[in-house]
Amino acid sequence: MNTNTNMMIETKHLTRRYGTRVVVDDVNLQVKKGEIYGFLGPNGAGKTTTIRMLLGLIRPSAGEVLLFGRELSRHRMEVLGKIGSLVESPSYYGHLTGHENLQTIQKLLGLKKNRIDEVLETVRLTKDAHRPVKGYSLGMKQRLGIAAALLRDPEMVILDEPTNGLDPAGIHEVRQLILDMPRQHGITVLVSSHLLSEIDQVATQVGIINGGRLIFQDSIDVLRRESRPRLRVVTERPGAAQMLLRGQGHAAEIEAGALWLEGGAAENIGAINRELVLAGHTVTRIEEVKRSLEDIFLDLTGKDVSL
Ligand SMILES: Nc1ncnc2c1ncn2[C@@H]1O[C@H](COP(=O)(O)OP(=O)(O)OP(=O)(O)O)[C@@H](O)[C@H]1O
Repeated sequence: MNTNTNMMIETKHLTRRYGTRVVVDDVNLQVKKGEIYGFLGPNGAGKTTTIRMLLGLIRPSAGEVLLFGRELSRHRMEVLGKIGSLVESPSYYGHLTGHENLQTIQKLLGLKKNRIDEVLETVRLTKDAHRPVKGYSLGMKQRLGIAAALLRDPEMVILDEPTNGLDPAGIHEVRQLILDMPRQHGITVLVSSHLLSEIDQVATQVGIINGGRLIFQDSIDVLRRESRPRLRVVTERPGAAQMLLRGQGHAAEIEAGALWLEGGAAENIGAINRELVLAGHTVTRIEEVKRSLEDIFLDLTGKDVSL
């Protein structure tokens, strides 16, 4: 048995096929305690299928899932009891209040401790707790779903696209809740999204899945480092300028007639300009070109990068 209790989720060669189609392909996820793990991928990439396997809702075709260091297939009740989840839009009894809906779930799960008021407070629904759910906005319903996930006082929550379909205010509320989970409640979070901007704002760790394959898994900082601005230099003789700058240790590439310098070069704009001018080059333009996380995401998903 794996005794690394710091690892909340670990999958080993997790694979799911539908017929001959491989929808989740040899995925090795690693989610450590205290992280907000952003599980990112375009629609149809395999996020929900992976999450359903993590929660024991569907079986892997191959590979395995370890939760809290234990195999899900052997310790199902024990490990799933420590996880709260929100997968797909939750359904409620519309004529019952938020409070009553949570009471129903509490009974259904056989939870002894009454944490309803506490979780309603956490998701900021105390004020609306005694209104029928049919009058709730989509954002409120989603927050009620998160309250339901928190009812069993979980060590970890798994949220599948929790901001889907919400308006900006709803998105903000859910984002705040996610950020508070490790900080205030010691809960580890795995949250999926198809939007890089969503993950960028909450995650400490990122896994990117595309076409069923995990193409990136590292800290958000590593992903951001990839996004350091590049320098675009336009000169009349880019080939000669490239040779000069390469001679000085710059990784200079020519693309679409301009010279491109990587990463840290942007800090040396003045020096680079001076070197070029002193060597007789006419520099008509130097600009910093920021790469958004979207650019990097496209780079990663466009190419078949395997990590
Ligand atoms: N029960 C099923 N039978 C056949 N194919 C399926 C089944 N469930 C999912 N798929 C296919 O598996 C692929 C991955 O689906 P999945 O729902 O995991 O993606 P996703 O990343 O969660 O995307 P989305 O955000 O659109 O739900 C899709 O192409 C989907 O059509």
